[in-house]
Amino acid sequence: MKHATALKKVDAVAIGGFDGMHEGHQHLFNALGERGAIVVVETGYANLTPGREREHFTTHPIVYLPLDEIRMLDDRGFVDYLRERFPVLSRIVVGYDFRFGLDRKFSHADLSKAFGGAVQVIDEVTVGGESVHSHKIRAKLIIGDVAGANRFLGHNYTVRGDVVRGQGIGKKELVPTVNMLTNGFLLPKEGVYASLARLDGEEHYHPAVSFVGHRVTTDGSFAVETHVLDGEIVCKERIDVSFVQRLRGNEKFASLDALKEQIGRDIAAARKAVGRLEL
Ligand SMILES: Cc1cc2nc3c(=O)[nH]c(=O)nc-3n(C[C@H](O)[C@H](O)[C@H](O)COP(=O)(O)O)c2cc1C
Ligand SMILES: Nc1ncnc2c1ncn2[C@@H]1O[C@H](COP(=O)(O)OP(=O)(O)OP(=O)(O)O)[C@@H](O)[C@H]1O
Repeated sequence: MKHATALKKVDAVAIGGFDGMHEGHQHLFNALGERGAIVVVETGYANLTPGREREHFTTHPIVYLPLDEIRMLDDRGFVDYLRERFPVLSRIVVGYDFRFGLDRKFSHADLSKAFGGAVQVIDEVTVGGESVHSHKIRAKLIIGDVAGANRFLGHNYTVRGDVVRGQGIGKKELVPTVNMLTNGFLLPKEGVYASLARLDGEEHYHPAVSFVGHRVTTDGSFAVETHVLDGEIVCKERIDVSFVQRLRGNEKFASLDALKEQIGRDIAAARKAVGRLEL
């Protein structure tokens, strides 16, 4: 949120790290109301929705507070800090396990006492009987379980980045791919995924297949590459890739021909998985 004047009208805030903007987080946002804002405590560790990426998953304004500014505050100090920034604040929304202050000493009960106004505590949100949390989503991505991560997120896990040049082999000998740099995002485990790709800020997503990993068959370097399934495309600057389903692991092939045959099978599998999906 850019304008101090807009902050003056905020009457409710949801507070947390909010990396991922997952199903649990969305329950907090749903309780905010029209003049509600999201307060992100920035630890510097967010890698599901790093920095302003969170803004893609809410219509509420977001205010970022560096952890260092608030980590030493006690319950009263924290409430004063909030009141200073949000002069008409009447409601604070937090989750069942919210903690704050040095060594995470204070709970929502302490916040409630110190604030005096309404502190709305959202019950634990679960998916398939499991509590939803950012660290669990990271754990799923690390083992390649993008479908599980997506169920917790409530949306497809999406990384965004700048287009970079590849080796130039793909177009000539395999299939054309868009290579990208994914600064700040956690990448799912090395392998091949059915995906959806948005090119240069287009409105719609294309069905696609993406490779994440070291190109052990060619130059060994690390790459995130996407082949779009629905015909020839142009993508010059930016690409958004949403991971939908893991197809297989990274493999070393004896020849480019063998890799090309496998890529043909990957394309068929991806077509089945995302041929008719929307983000
Ligand atoms: C669907 C797909 C699957 C791929 N699978 C592998 C793989 O299993 N092992 C590997 O070394 N490279 C794999 N690659 C990466 C290719 O090696 C890469 O596209 C090739 O080196 C060309 O790179 P370039 O686009 O930089 O020219 C895959 C690429 C695609 C599009
Ligand atoms: N599953 C959930 N159900 C209800 N509230 C939740 C849930 N997950 C997080 N929250 C609440 O959302 C806010 C942001 O929490 P936080 O950023 O710590 O999310 P998290 O997913 O628990 O992250 P981490 O896994 O890193 O602990 C907090 O107020 C927290 O209590």
